[in-house]
Amino acid sequence: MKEIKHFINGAFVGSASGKLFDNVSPANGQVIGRVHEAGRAEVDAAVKAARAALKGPWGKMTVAERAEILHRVADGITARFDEFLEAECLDTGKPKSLASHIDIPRGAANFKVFADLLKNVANETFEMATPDGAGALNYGVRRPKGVIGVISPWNLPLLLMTWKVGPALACGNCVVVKPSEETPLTATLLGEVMQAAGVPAGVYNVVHGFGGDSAGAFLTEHPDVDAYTFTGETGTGETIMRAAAKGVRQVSLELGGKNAGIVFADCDMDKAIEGTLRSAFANCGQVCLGTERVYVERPIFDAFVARLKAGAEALKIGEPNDPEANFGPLISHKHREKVLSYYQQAVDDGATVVTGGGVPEMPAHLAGGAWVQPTIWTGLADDSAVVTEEIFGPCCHIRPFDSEEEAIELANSLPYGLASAIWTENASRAHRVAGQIEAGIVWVNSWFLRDLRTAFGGSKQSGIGREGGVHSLEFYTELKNICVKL
Ligand SMILES: NC(=O)C1=CN([C@@H]2O[C@H](COP(=O)(O)OP(=O)(O)OC[C@H]3O[C@@H](n4cnc5c(N)ncnc54)[C@H](O)[C@@H]3O)[C@@H](O)[C@H]2O)C=CC1
Ligand SMILES: O=C(O)/C=C/C=C(\O)C(=O)O
Repeated sequence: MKEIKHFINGAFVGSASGKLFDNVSPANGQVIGRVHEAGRAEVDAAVKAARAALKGPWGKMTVAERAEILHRVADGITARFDEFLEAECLDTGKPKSLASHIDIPRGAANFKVFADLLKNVANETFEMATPDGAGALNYGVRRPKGVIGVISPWNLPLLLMTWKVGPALACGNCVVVKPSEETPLTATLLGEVMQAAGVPAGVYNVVHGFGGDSAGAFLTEHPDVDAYTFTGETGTGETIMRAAAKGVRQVSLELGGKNAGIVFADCDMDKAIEGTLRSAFANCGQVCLGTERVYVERPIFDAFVARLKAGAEALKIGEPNDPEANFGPLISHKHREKVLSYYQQAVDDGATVVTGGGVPEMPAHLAGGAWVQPTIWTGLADDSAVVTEEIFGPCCHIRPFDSEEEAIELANSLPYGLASAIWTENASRAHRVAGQIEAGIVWVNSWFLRDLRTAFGGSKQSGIGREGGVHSLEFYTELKNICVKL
Protein backbone atom coordinates (compact mmCIF):
# COMPACT_ATOMS: atom_id res chain seq x y z
CA MET A 1 0.00 0.00 0.00
CA LYS A 2 1.37 3.43 -0.99
CA GLU A 3 2.47 5.64 1.92
CA ILE A 4 2.10 9.39 1.50
CA LYS A 5 4.63 11.40 3.48
CA HIS A 6 5.14 15.05 4.33
CA PHE A 7 7.57 17.11 2.27
CA ILE A 8 9.67 19.13 4.70
CA ASN A 9 12.94 20.93 4.00
CA GLY A 10 13.35 19.18 0.68
CA ALA A 11 12.82 15.63 1.96
CA PHE A 12 9.90 13.22 2.22
CA VAL A 13 9.44 12.36 5.90
CA GLY A 14 6.97 10.37 7.97
CA SER A 15 5.32 11.45 11.22
CA ALA A 16 7.23 10.88 14.46
CA SER A 17 3.96 9.72 16.04
CA GLY A 18 3.57 6.96 13.44
CA LYS A 19 -0.06 8.08 12.95
CA LEU A 20 -1.46 7.40 9.49
CA PHE A 21 -4.92 7.72 7.98
CA ASP A 22 -6.57 6.15 4.94
CA ASN A 23 -6.77 7.80 1.56
CA VAL A 24 -10.02 6.51 0.11
CA SER A 25 -11.08 6.49 -3.55
CA PRO A 26 -14.42 8.31 -3.96
CA ALA A 27 -15.08 6.26 -7.08
CA ASN A 28 -15.15 2.83 -5.42
CA GLY A 29 -14.57 3.27 -1.68
CA GLN A 30 -11.26 1.36 -1.78
CA VAL A 31 -8.29 2.46 0.30
CA ILE A 32 -5.69 3.71 -2.19
CA GLY A 33 -2.98 4.81 0.23
CA ARG A 34 -2.03 5.56 3.81
CA VAL A 35 -1.22 9.17 4.70
CA HIS A 36 1.08 10.35 7.50
CA GLU A 37 -0.76 12.72 9.84
CA ALA A 38 1.37 15.65 10.97
CA GLY A 39 1.57 16.51 14.64
CA ARG A 40 2.83 19.79 16.06
CA ALA A 41 6.42 18.53 15.60
CA GLU A 42 6.12 18.13 11.82
CA VAL A 43 4.28 21.43 11.41
CA ASP A 44 6.94 23.16 13.48
CA ALA A 45 9.72 21.57 11.42
CA ALA A 46 8.05 22.73 8.21
CA VAL A 47 7.62 26.30 9.47
CA LYS A 48 11.23 26.38 10.68
CA ALA A 49 12.45 25.08 7.30
CA ALA A 50 10.43 27.76 5.53
CA ARG A 51 11.76 30.50 7.81
CA ALA A 52 15.35 29.34 7.28
CA ALA A 53 14.88 29.12 3.50
CA LEU A 54 13.88 32.80 3.41
CA LYS A 55 17.38 33.62 4.57
CA GLY A 56 19.05 31.15 2.18
CA PRO A 57 19.60 31.27 -1.59
CA TRP A 58 15.86 31.78 -2.28
CA GLY A 59 15.83 35.06 -0.41
CA LYS A 60 18.88 36.30 -2.29
CA MET A 61 17.66 35.48 -5.79
CA THR A 62 16.65 38.12 -8.27
CA VAL A 63 13.09 38.14 -9.53
CA ALA A 64 14.34 36.88 -12.90
CA GLU A 65 16.14 33.93 -11.30
CA ARG A 66 13.05 32.98 -9.30
CA ALA A 67 10.88 33.33 -12.38
CA GLU A 68 13.14 30.99 -14.32
CA ILE A 69 12.85 28.34 -11.61
CA LEU A 70 9.06 28.72 -11.48
CA HIS A 71 8.89 28.22 -15.23
CA ARG A 72 10.80 25.00 -14.68
CA VAL A 73 8.22 23.98 -12.05
CA ALA A 74 5.42 24.60 -14.57
CA ASP A 75 7.30 22.66 -17.22
CA GLY A 76 7.88 19.87 -14.69
CA ILE A 77 4.13 19.56 -14.11
CA THR A 78 3.53 19.44 -17.83
CA ALA A 79 6.30 16.88 -18.35
CA ARG A 80 4.67 14.65 -15.73
CA PHE A 81 1.13 15.50 -16.87
CA ASP A 82 -0.10 11.89 -16.86
CA GLU A 83 1.17 11.25 -13.33
CA PHE A 84 -0.52 14.40 -12.04
CA LEU A 85 -3.70 13.48 -13.88
CA GLU A 86 -3.69 9.97 -12.46
CA ALA A 87 -3.05 11.24 -8.92
CA GLU A 88 -5.73 13.96 -9.08
CA CYS A 89 -8.34 11.58 -10.45
CA LEU A 90 -7.46 8.85 -7.94
CA ASP A 91 -7.98 11.32 -5.07
CA THR A 92 -11.13 12.98 -6.36
CA GLY A 93 -12.72 10.39 -8.65
CA LYS A 94 -13.31 13.13 -11.21
CA PRO A 95 -13.30 12.27 -14.92
CA LYS A 96 -9.91 12.51 -16.60
CA SER A 97 -11.67 14.36 -19.41
CA LEU A 98 -12.28 17.20 -16.94
CA ALA A 99 -9.01 17.20 -15.00
CA SER A 100 -6.93 17.06 -18.18
CA HIS A 101 -8.57 20.27 -19.40
CA ILE A 102 -8.85 22.22 -16.15
CA ASP A 103 -6.96 20.99 -13.08
CA ILE A 104 -3.56 20.00 -14.43
CA PRO A 105 -3.03 22.71 -17.08
CA ARG A 106 -4.07 25.35 -14.55
CA GLY A 107 -1.62 23.85 -12.05
CA ALA A 108 1.18 24.66 -14.50
CA ALA A 109 -0.25 28.02 -15.60
CA ASN A 110 -0.46 29.25 -12.01
CA PHE A 111 3.35 29.24 -11.85
CA LYS A 112 4.02 30.77 -15.26
CA VAL A 113 1.50 33.59 -15.03
CA PHE A 114 2.76 34.89 -11.68
CA ALA A 115 6.44 34.42 -12.55
CA ASP A 116 5.92 36.57 -15.66
CA LEU A 117 3.82 39.11 -13.81
CA LEU A 118 6.49 39.70 -11.18
CA LYS A 119 9.10 40.30 -13.86
CA ASN A 120 7.03 43.07 -15.39
CA VAL A 121 5.24 44.77 -12.54
CA ALA A 122 6.03 48.43 -11.78
CA ASN A 123 6.02 50.10 -8.39
CA GLU A 124 4.48 53.45 -7.53
CA THR A 125 6.46 56.69 -7.21
CA PHE A 126 5.32 60.12 -6.08
CA GLU A 127 7.32 63.30 -6.39
CA MET A 128 6.32 65.80 -3.72
CA ALA A 129 6.88 69.46 -3.07
CA THR A 130 8.52 70.58 0.18
CA PRO A 131 8.63 74.08 1.77
CA ASP A 132 12.34 74.48 1.00
CA GLY A 133 11.63 73.97 -2.67
CA ALA A 134 13.98 70.98 -3.02
CA GLY A 135 11.21 68.41 -2.92
CA ALA A 136 11.16 64.73 -2.05
CA LEU A 137 10.71 61.49 -3.88
CA ASN A 138 8.57 58.64 -2.59
CA TYR A 139 8.88 55.21 -4.08
CA GLY A 140 7.47 51.83 -3.18
CA VAL A 141 9.39 48.62 -2.89
CA ARG A 142 7.84 45.23 -2.40
CA ARG A 143 9.31 42.60 -0.12
CA PRO A 144 8.08 39.04 0.49
CA LYS A 145 5.65 38.72 3.35
CA GLY A 146 7.62 35.78 4.78
CA VAL A 147 6.24 32.33 5.61
CA ILE A 148 2.78 31.75 4.12
CA GLY A 149 0.42 29.05 5.44
CA VAL A 150 -1.60 27.62 2.54
CA ILE A 151 -4.71 25.66 3.47
CA SER A 152 -6.44 24.20 0.47
CA PRO A 153 -9.59 22.18 -0.25
CA TRP A 154 -10.35 18.96 -2.10
CA ASN A 155 -12.52 20.06 -4.99
CA LEU A 156 -9.78 21.36 -7.34
CA PRO A 157 -6.75 20.28 -5.32
CA LEU A 158 -3.79 21.09 -7.58
CA LEU A 159 -5.46 24.09 -9.22
CA LEU A 160 -6.39 25.81 -5.97
CA MET A 161 -3.18 24.98 -4.10
CA THR A 162 -0.96 26.28 -6.92
CA TRP A 163 -3.21 29.33 -7.33
CA LYS A 164 -1.77 30.31 -3.93
CA VAL A 165 1.70 28.74 -4.06
CA GLY A 166 2.49 30.19 -7.55
CA PRO A 167 2.17 33.88 -6.58
CA ALA A 168 3.52 33.28 -3.06
CA LEU A 169 6.77 31.86 -4.46
CA ALA A 170 6.96 34.35 -7.31
CA CYS A 171 6.90 37.10 -4.67
CA GLY A 172 9.81 35.42 -2.83
CA ASN A 173 7.92 33.87 0.08
CA CYS A 174 8.28 30.32 1.42
CA VAL A 175 5.18 28.19 2.00
CA VAL A 176 3.83 25.48 4.25
CA VAL A 177 0.92 23.78 2.47
CA LYS A 178 -1.77 21.79 4.27
CA PRO A 179 -3.74 20.11 1.50
CA SER A 180 -7.13 18.64 2.23
CA GLU A 181 -6.99 15.29 4.00
CA GLU A 182 -9.18 13.98 1.14
CA THR A 183 -6.65 14.84 -1.58
CA PRO A 184 -3.01 14.51 -0.50
CA LEU A 185 -1.49 13.21 -3.74
CA THR A 186 -0.79 16.10 -6.11
CA ALA A 187 0.65 18.41 -3.42
CA THR A 188 3.06 15.60 -2.55
CA LEU A 189 3.99 14.92 -6.16
CA LEU A 190 4.67 18.61 -6.60
CA GLY A 191 7.45 18.25 -4.01
CA GLU A 192 9.34 16.04 -6.49
CA VAL A 193 8.83 18.58 -9.24
CA MET A 194 10.05 21.41 -7.00
CA GLN A 195 13.21 19.48 -6.20
CA ALA A 196 13.90 18.68 -9.85
CA ALA A 197 13.30 22.32 -10.83
CA GLY A 198 15.92 23.54 -8.37
CA VAL A 199 13.63 25.11 -5.78
CA PRO A 200 15.83 25.24 -2.67
CA ALA A 201 14.96 23.03 0.29
CA GLY A 202 12.47 24.60 2.69
CA VAL A 203 10.81 26.89 0.16
CA TYR A 204 7.91 24.50 -0.51
CA ASN A 205 6.77 22.30 2.38
CA VAL A 206 3.72 20.05 2.67
CA VAL A 207 2.21 18.71 5.88
CA HIS A 208 -0.69 16.27 5.78
CA GLY A 209 -3.55 15.91 8.19
CA PHE A 210 -7.01 17.06 9.14
CA GLY A 211 -8.35 20.49 10.13
CA GLY A 212 -9.33 20.91 13.77
CA ASP A 213 -6.95 19.47 16.38
CA SER A 214 -4.63 18.32 13.60
CA ALA A 215 -2.23 19.74 11.00
CA GLY A 216 -4.63 22.52 9.92
CA ALA A 217 -5.09 23.92 13.40
CA PHE A 218 -1.40 23.41 14.29
CA LEU A 219 -0.44 25.45 11.24
CA THR A 220 -2.91 28.27 11.83
CA GLU A 221 -1.93 28.45 15.51
CA HIS A 222 1.80 28.48 14.74
CA PRO A 223 3.21 31.86 15.82
CA ASP A 224 5.94 31.98 13.18
CA VAL A 225 3.67 32.01 10.12
CA ASP A 226 3.21 35.51 8.68
CA ALA A 227 -0.03 35.10 6.70
CA TYR A 228 -2.61 32.51 5.68
CA THR A 229 -4.40 31.90 2.44
CA PHE A 230 -7.40 29.58 2.52
CA THR A 231 -10.11 28.28 0.23
CA GLY A 232 -12.98 26.33 1.71
CA GLU A 233 -16.09 26.58 3.82
CA THR A 234 -17.12 29.89 5.39
CA GLY A 235 -17.18 28.43 8.93
CA THR A 236 -13.61 27.13 8.52
CA GLY A 237 -12.58 30.55 7.23
CA GLU A 238 -13.92 32.13 10.42
CA THR A 239 -11.94 29.65 12.54
CA ILE A 240 -8.74 30.37 10.61
CA MET A 241 -9.33 34.11 10.88
CA ARG A 242 -9.69 33.82 14.65
CA ALA A 243 -6.43 31.86 14.89
CA ALA A 244 -4.63 34.34 12.63
CA ALA A 245 -5.84 37.26 14.75
CA LYS A 246 -3.35 36.16 17.39
CA GLY A 247 -0.20 37.95 16.35
CA VAL A 248 -2.19 40.08 13.87
CA ARG A 249 -1.47 37.87 10.82
CA GLN A 250 -3.14 38.67 7.52
CA VAL A 251 -5.64 36.32 5.88
CA SER A 252 -6.88 35.86 2.35
CA LEU A 253 -10.11 33.86 2.43
CA GLU A 254 -12.01 32.47 -0.53
CA LEU A 255 -15.11 30.96 1.01
CA GLY A 256 -18.46 29.42 0.23
CA GLY A 257 -21.12 30.63 -2.13
CA LYS A 258 -24.72 30.09 -3.15
CA ASN A 259 -24.34 31.59 -6.56
CA ALA A 260 -27.20 32.80 -8.72
CA GLY A 261 -27.62 32.37 -12.45
CA ILE A 262 -30.01 34.86 -14.06
CA VAL A 263 -31.48 33.86 -17.40
CA PHE A 264 -33.37 36.53 -19.31
CA ALA A 265 -35.93 35.71 -21.98
CA ASP A 266 -33.71 37.42 -24.57
CA CYS A 267 -30.78 35.06 -23.94
CA ASP A 268 -29.23 32.77 -26.49
CA MET A 269 -30.93 29.66 -25.14
CA ASP A 270 -28.29 27.21 -26.38
CA LYS A 271 -25.52 29.14 -24.64
CA ALA A 272 -27.56 29.59 -21.46
CA ILE A 273 -28.34 25.90 -21.24
CA GLU A 274 -24.77 24.81 -21.97
CA GLY A 275 -23.35 27.29 -19.43
CA THR A 276 -25.88 26.55 -16.72
CA LEU A 277 -25.38 22.81 -17.14
CA ARG A 278 -21.65 23.24 -16.57
CA SER A 279 -22.12 25.68 -13.70
CA ALA A 280 -24.48 23.35 -11.86
CA PHE A 281 -22.96 19.95 -12.62
CA ALA A 282 -19.26 20.28 -13.53
CA ASN A 283 -17.00 18.52 -11.04
CA CYS A 284 -20.18 16.97 -9.61
CA GLY A 285 -21.28 20.43 -8.46
CA GLN A 286 -18.21 20.82 -6.26
CA VAL A 287 -17.02 24.20 -7.49
CA CYS A 288 -17.38 27.21 -5.23
CA LEU A 289 -18.29 29.30 -8.30
CA GLY A 290 -21.09 26.89 -9.28
CA THR A 291 -24.72 27.89 -9.71
CA GLU A 292 -27.16 26.38 -7.22
CA ARG A 293 -29.89 29.01 -7.73
CA VAL A 294 -31.19 29.64 -11.24
CA TYR A 295 -33.63 32.47 -11.87
CA VAL A 296 -35.34 32.31 -15.27
CA GLU A 297 -37.60 34.97 -16.81
CA ARG A 298 -41.13 33.60 -16.87
CA PRO A 299 -41.81 33.46 -20.65
CA ILE A 300 -38.99 30.93 -21.15
CA PHE A 301 -39.24 29.18 -17.76
CA ASP A 302 -40.89 25.94 -18.89
CA ALA A 303 -38.72 25.58 -21.97
CA PHE A 304 -35.56 26.24 -19.95
CA VAL A 305 -36.46 23.70 -17.27
CA ALA A 306 -37.25 21.07 -19.91
CA ARG A 307 -33.94 21.62 -21.70
CA LEU A 308 -31.84 21.70 -18.53
CA LYS A 309 -33.52 18.45 -17.44
CA ALA A 310 -32.65 16.85 -20.79
CA GLY A 311 -29.06 18.07 -20.44
CA ALA A 312 -28.72 16.73 -16.89
CA GLU A 313 -30.14 13.38 -17.90
CA ALA A 314 -27.64 13.17 -20.78
CA LEU A 315 -24.64 13.49 -18.46
CA LYS A 316 -22.55 10.36 -18.53
CA ILE A 317 -21.78 9.11 -15.03
CA GLY A 318 -18.59 7.11 -14.78
CA GLU A 319 -15.16 6.45 -13.34
CA PRO A 320 -12.16 8.66 -14.18
CA ASN A 321 -10.79 6.37 -16.89
CA ASP A 322 -14.07 6.14 -18.79
CA PRO A 323 -13.42 8.37 -21.82
CA GLU A 324 -17.15 9.02 -22.23
CA ALA A 325 -17.70 10.06 -18.60
CA ASN A 326 -18.27 13.71 -17.77
CA PHE A 327 -19.80 13.27 -14.32
CA GLY A 328 -17.89 11.71 -11.40
CA PRO A 329 -18.65 10.97 -7.75
CA LEU A 330 -18.72 13.32 -4.79
CA ILE A 331 -15.52 13.52 -2.79
CA SER A 332 -16.56 11.21 0.06
CA HIS A 333 -19.40 9.35 1.72
CA LYS A 334 -19.45 12.01 4.43
CA HIS A 335 -20.04 14.68 1.82
CA ARG A 336 -22.64 12.48 0.10
CA GLU A 337 -24.57 12.27 3.38
CA LYS A 338 -24.64 16.06 3.48
CA VAL A 339 -25.77 16.39 -0.15
CA LEU A 340 -28.42 13.66 0.23
CA SER A 341 -29.76 15.36 3.35
CA TYR A 342 -30.53 18.39 1.15
CA TYR A 343 -32.09 16.12 -1.47
CA GLN A 344 -34.42 14.86 1.28
CA GLN A 345 -35.00 18.37 2.63
CA ALA A 346 -36.10 19.52 -0.83
CA VAL A 347 -38.76 16.81 -0.93
CA ASP A 348 -39.86 17.61 2.64
CA ASP A 349 -40.16 21.28 1.69
CA GLY A 350 -42.48 20.40 -1.22
CA ALA A 351 -40.13 20.70 -4.19
CA THR A 352 -40.97 19.32 -7.57
CA VAL A 353 -38.09 16.99 -8.37
CA VAL A 354 -37.54 17.67 -12.07
CA THR A 355 -34.81 15.06 -12.30
CA GLY A 356 -32.52 13.05 -10.02
CA GLY A 357 -32.89 13.32 -6.27
CA GLY A 358 -31.12 10.13 -5.28
CA VAL A 359 -28.27 7.71 -5.81
CA PRO A 360 -27.70 6.19 -9.25
CA GLU A 361 -27.41 2.47 -9.93
CA MET A 362 -23.73 1.78 -10.49
CA PRO A 363 -21.95 -1.37 -11.69
CA ALA A 364 -20.70 -3.67 -8.90
CA HIS A 365 -17.07 -2.46 -9.04
CA LEU A 366 -18.19 1.15 -8.42
CA ALA A 367 -20.97 0.43 -5.94
CA GLY A 368 -18.78 1.54 -3.01
CA GLY A 369 -18.32 5.02 -4.50
CA ALA A 370 -19.90 8.30 -3.37
CA TRP A 371 -22.22 8.65 -6.36
CA VAL A 372 -25.30 10.88 -6.52
CA GLN A 373 -27.63 11.85 -9.31
CA PRO A 374 -27.55 15.30 -10.91
CA THR A 375 -30.66 16.93 -9.51
CA ILE A 376 -32.96 19.80 -10.45
CA TRP A 377 -35.84 21.17 -8.39
CA THR A 378 -38.53 23.76 -8.89
CA GLY A 379 -41.24 25.04 -6.58
CA LEU A 380 -39.30 25.74 -3.38
CA ALA A 381 -39.91 28.80 -1.22
CA ASP A 382 -37.14 31.41 -1.24
CA ASP A 383 -36.37 30.69 2.41
CA SER A 384 -35.97 26.91 2.08
CA ALA A 385 -32.54 25.82 3.33
CA VAL A 386 -32.08 24.12 -0.04
CA VAL A 387 -32.22 27.56 -1.68
CA THR A 388 -30.26 29.51 0.93
CA GLU A 389 -27.44 27.18 2.05
CA GLU A 390 -24.37 26.00 0.12
CA ILE A 391 -24.91 22.33 -0.76
CA PHE A 392 -21.77 21.85 -2.87
CA GLY A 393 -23.35 19.07 -4.86
CA PRO A 394 -24.67 18.56 -8.41
CA CYS A 395 -27.98 20.30 -7.98
CA CYS A 396 -29.87 23.50 -8.59
CA HIS A 397 -33.25 25.05 -7.91
CA ILE A 398 -34.93 26.94 -10.74
CA ARG A 399 -37.42 29.72 -10.01
CA PRO A 400 -39.21 32.10 -12.37
CA PHE A 401 -38.98 35.92 -12.20
CA ASP A 402 -40.94 38.72 -13.82
CA SER A 403 -38.69 41.78 -13.85
CA GLU A 404 -35.05 42.80 -13.87
CA GLU A 405 -35.45 44.37 -10.41
CA GLU A 406 -36.89 41.16 -8.99
CA ALA A 407 -34.03 39.07 -10.44
CA ILE A 408 -31.43 41.40 -8.92
CA GLU A 409 -33.17 41.37 -5.55
CA LEU A 410 -33.34 37.57 -5.53
CA ALA A 411 -29.70 37.20 -6.56
CA ASN A 412 -28.60 39.57 -3.78
CA SER A 413 -30.87 38.14 -1.10
CA LEU A 414 -28.30 35.87 0.62
CA PRO A 415 -25.29 36.62 2.83
CA TYR A 416 -22.95 35.08 0.21
CA GLY A 417 -21.42 37.03 -2.67
CA LEU A 418 -18.96 34.96 -4.64
CA ALA A 419 -20.03 34.66 -8.27
CA SER A 420 -22.95 35.09 -10.62
CA ALA A 421 -23.77 34.37 -14.25
CA ILE A 422 -26.12 36.49 -16.36
CA TRP A 423 -27.53 35.26 -19.64
CA THR A 424 -28.89 37.92 -22.02
CA GLU A 425 -28.26 39.20 -25.56
CA ASN A 426 -29.12 42.76 -24.48
CA ALA A 427 -25.75 44.44 -23.84
CA SER A 428 -27.21 47.39 -21.89
CA ARG A 429 -29.08 45.06 -19.60
CA ALA A 430 -26.00 42.90 -19.12
CA HIS A 431 -23.92 45.87 -17.91
CA ARG A 432 -26.79 47.32 -15.85
CA VAL A 433 -27.53 44.07 -14.03
CA ALA A 434 -23.89 43.00 -13.62
CA GLY A 435 -23.12 46.31 -11.90
CA GLN A 436 -25.83 45.69 -9.32
CA ILE A 437 -25.02 42.11 -8.39
CA GLU A 438 -23.37 41.82 -4.98
CA ALA A 439 -20.59 39.40 -5.89
CA GLY A 440 -16.86 39.45 -6.50
CA ILE A 441 -17.17 37.86 -9.95
CA VAL A 442 -19.96 38.27 -12.51
CA TRP A 443 -19.91 36.41 -15.79
CA VAL A 444 -22.06 37.52 -18.73
CA ASN A 445 -22.95 34.78 -21.20
CA SER A 446 -20.24 32.53 -19.78
CA TRP A 447 -19.16 30.72 -16.65
CA PHE A 448 -15.73 29.88 -15.20
CA LEU A 449 -14.03 31.83 -17.99
CA ARG A 450 -10.81 32.76 -16.22
CA ASP A 451 -8.14 35.31 -17.03
CA LEU A 452 -5.58 34.87 -14.26
CA ARG A 453 -4.70 38.57 -14.35
CA THR A 454 -8.14 39.54 -13.03
CA ALA A 455 -9.26 40.08 -9.44
CA PHE A 456 -10.70 36.90 -7.93
CA GLY A 457 -12.51 36.60 -4.61
CA GLY A 458 -15.81 36.97 -2.83
CA SER A 459 -17.80 39.69 -1.14
CA LYS A 460 -20.01 39.40 1.98
CA GLN A 461 -19.52 36.00 3.66
CA SER A 462 -17.83 34.59 0.55
CA GLY A 463 -14.46 35.90 1.52
CA ILE A 464 -11.94 38.58 2.28
CA GLY A 465 -9.44 39.95 -0.18
CA ARG A 466 -8.74 39.45 -3.84
CA GLU A 467 -6.09 37.32 -5.49
CA GLY A 468 -5.14 37.16 -9.16
CA GLY A 469 -2.82 39.36 -11.21
CA VAL A 470 -1.44 42.34 -9.32
CA HIS A 471 -4.00 41.74 -6.56
CA SER A 472 -1.98 38.73 -5.46
CA LEU A 473 0.97 41.05 -4.92
CA GLU A 474 -1.04 43.00 -2.39
CA PHE A 475 -1.38 39.90 -0.28
CA TYR A 476 1.92 38.14 -0.85
CA THR A 477 4.18 41.18 -0.42
CA GLU A 478 4.74 44.00 2.02
CA LEU A 479 4.68 47.32 0.23
CA LYS A 480 7.16 49.68 1.80
CA ASN A 481 7.30 53.39 0.98
CA ILE A 482 10.75 54.99 0.93
CA CYS A 483 10.67 58.77 1.15
CA VAL A 484 13.88 60.54 0.06
CA LYS A 485 14.24 64.24 0.83
CA LEU A 486 16.11 65.81 -2.06
N1 LIG B 1 -14.02 25.65 -2.45
C1 LIG B 1 -15.00 25.69 -1.58
O1 LIG B 1 -15.70 26.63 -1.48
C2 LIG B 1 -15.17 24.52 -0.72
C3 LIG B 1 -16.27 24.41 0.07
N2 LIG B 1 -16.43 23.33 0.84
C4 LIG B 1 -17.63 23.24 1.66
O2 LIG B 1 -17.25 22.88 2.95
C5 LIG B 1 -17.96 21.73 3.39
C6 LIG B 1 -17.08 20.91 4.29
O3 LIG B 1 -15.98 20.38 3.57
P1 LIG B 1 -14.56 20.35 4.24
O4 LIG B 1 -13.58 19.59 3.43
O5 LIG B 1 -14.73 19.93 5.66
O6 LIG B 1 -14.16 21.88 4.07
P2 LIG B 1 -13.24 22.72 4.96
O7 LIG B 1 -13.42 24.14 4.65
O8 LIG B 1 -13.42 22.34 6.38
O9 LIG B 1 -11.78 22.19 4.50
C7 LIG B 1 -10.92 22.88 3.65
C8 LIG B 1 -9.51 22.80 4.21
O10 LIG B 1 -9.46 23.40 5.51
C9 LIG B 1 -8.87 22.51 6.44
N3 LIG B 1 -9.44 22.78 7.76
C10 LIG B 1 -10.63 22.38 8.25
N4 LIG B 1 -10.80 22.83 9.50
C11 LIG B 1 -9.69 23.54 9.82
C12 LIG B 1 -9.26 24.24 10.98
N5 LIG B 1 -10.01 24.30 12.07
N6 LIG B 1 -8.07 24.85 10.96
C13 LIG B 1 -7.29 24.80 9.85
N7 LIG B 1 -7.64 24.14 8.73
C14 LIG B 1 -8.82 23.52 8.70
C15 LIG B 1 -9.20 21.14 5.88
O11 LIG B 1 -8.38 20.16 6.43
C16 LIG B 1 -9.00 21.38 4.41
O12 LIG B 1 -7.62 21.35 4.09
C17 LIG B 1 -18.35 21.03 2.11
O13 LIG B 1 -19.46 20.26 2.29
C18 LIG B 1 -18.57 22.17 1.17
O14 LIG B 1 -19.89 22.63 1.33
C19 LIG B 1 -15.46 22.38 0.91
C20 LIG B 1 -14.33 22.45 0.16
C21 LIG B 1 -14.13 23.51 -0.76
O1 LIG C 1 -9.20 30.00 -9.50
C1 LIG C 1 -10.06 29.43 -10.19
O2 LIG C 1 -10.10 29.56 -11.40
C2 LIG C 1 -11.07 28.57 -9.58
C3 LIG C 1 -11.46 28.69 -8.34
C4 LIG C 1 -12.41 27.78 -7.78
C5 LIG C 1 -12.63 27.70 -6.47
O3 LIG C 1 -12.04 28.57 -5.66
C6 LIG C 1 -13.40 26.65 -5.82
O4 LIG C 1 -14.11 25.93 -6.49
O5 LIG C 1 -13.27 26.52 -4.61
